[in-house]
Amino acid sequence: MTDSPTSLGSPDSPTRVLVLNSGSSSLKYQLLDMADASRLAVGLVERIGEADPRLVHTPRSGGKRERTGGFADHAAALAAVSEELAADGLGLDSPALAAFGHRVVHGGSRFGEPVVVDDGVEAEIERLVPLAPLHNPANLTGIRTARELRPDLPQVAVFDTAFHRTMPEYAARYAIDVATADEHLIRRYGFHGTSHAYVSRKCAALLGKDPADVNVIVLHLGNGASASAVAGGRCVDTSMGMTPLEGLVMGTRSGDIDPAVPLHLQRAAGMSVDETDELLNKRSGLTGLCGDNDMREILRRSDAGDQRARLAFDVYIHRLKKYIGAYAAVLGRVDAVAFTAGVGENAAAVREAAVAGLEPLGLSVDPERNTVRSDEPRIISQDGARVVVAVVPTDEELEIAQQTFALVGTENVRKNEIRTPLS
Ligand SMILES: Nc1ncnc2c1ncn2[C@@H]1O[C@H](COP(=O)(O)OP(=O)(O)O)[C@@H](O)[C@H]1O
Ligand SMILES: CC(=O)OP(=O)(O)O
Ligand SMILES: [Mg+2]
Repeated sequence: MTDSPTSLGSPDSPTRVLVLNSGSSSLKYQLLDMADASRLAVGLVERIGEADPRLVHTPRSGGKRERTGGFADHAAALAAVSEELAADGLGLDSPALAAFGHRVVHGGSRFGEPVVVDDGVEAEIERLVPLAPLHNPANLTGIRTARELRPDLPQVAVFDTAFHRTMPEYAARYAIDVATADEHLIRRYGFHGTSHAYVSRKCAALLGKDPADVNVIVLHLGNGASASAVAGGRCVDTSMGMTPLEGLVMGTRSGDIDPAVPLHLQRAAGMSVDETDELLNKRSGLTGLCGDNDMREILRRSDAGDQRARLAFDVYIHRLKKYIGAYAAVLGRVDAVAFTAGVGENAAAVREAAVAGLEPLGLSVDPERNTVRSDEPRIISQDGARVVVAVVPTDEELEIAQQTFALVGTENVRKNEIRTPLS
């Protein structure tokens, strides 16, 4: 995947892609023109189906608009998005629209590349719902709603799991009975793959090198968080597993714990399966440790001497360090460590603490460079450092749009060469 579309078709062929990232109660969207990879509009509908839903829409021309109420479900939310786009002259009925690109969190073992959704693909995404109960149902709703809205257009699914399919078997396997694992699809799939792919490639560019020649540790630290070890452009290990619960400490998710903990809670504390699930996904991580999931708030409280917030920060950093060390061992040679997503891009204190004491591994940050604020990829280690430490802003929507457009590029559609592995 390159950063510019490979085929633009003729000047009047459709070049726009609407990217939908549907969460359980939210819908993030971006309309991009792939002729020059520019963003025509971005927006977010949040608290869908709840008491006080809200849509925030920002067209390229500026002038943020807000709407509240009336979004009972994702279909209603997408209808409102369609109205907002139409008000900017960017309606979904436009012939300039080439495709929808959907973020789909779980693609299981089957999808190593983006695919055009047909009934078979839809059924497979549905089959994987038990492995991503918070994400796949919302992704499916987005796909179905968009299919109804524009049945003539290709709906492309871009999977979070796809980039991680190159993990060697010994990194993807859990050490449990093989027959049981295989029967129940239990293995490590990994998530945030579009971000890890985009950031590792951008990081290589920042170093002035070909991705094939670079070993990078990518730290995607958002509300959900994951680390990956990328060797020569291919993922060789990642911290999330069968579900997005494994690995780093997250906003509300525990990350790694002794697998006996949920068993103990069910046996000794009488918690149900659903209660345990809710504890580990929603009442754990930073929220579980100190009551806040927002790193800004944790840093503020911690600076003010709040011991619970300080402990939450320390647990978060300790886990992060362990993964940096583990992936240095997995990769052997590390050329760069790249911080990305909300926390990774904005929290200098997290970056500083995460590499503190790792000088023997060749890692350190320059205090001044680390505190520079910018939207551009940037190096924050000193010149000549053995390992480059960088901040590389992620752009999952752009990556999804590029993969979507590369797949349905007008010429491909015309020649009917769209890849659908199930058909
Ligand atoms: N200036 C900042 N300092 C520290 N953390 C920040 C800052 N800005 C955003 N964040 C963190 O980024 C998180 C959201 O990251 P993001 O990548 O947008 O997550 P997601 O896509 O999972 O919702 C917030 O929870 C917040 O803690
Ligand atoms: C897979 C995952 O954890 O996604 P998010 O960070 O968007 O919740
Ligand atoms: Mg995110």
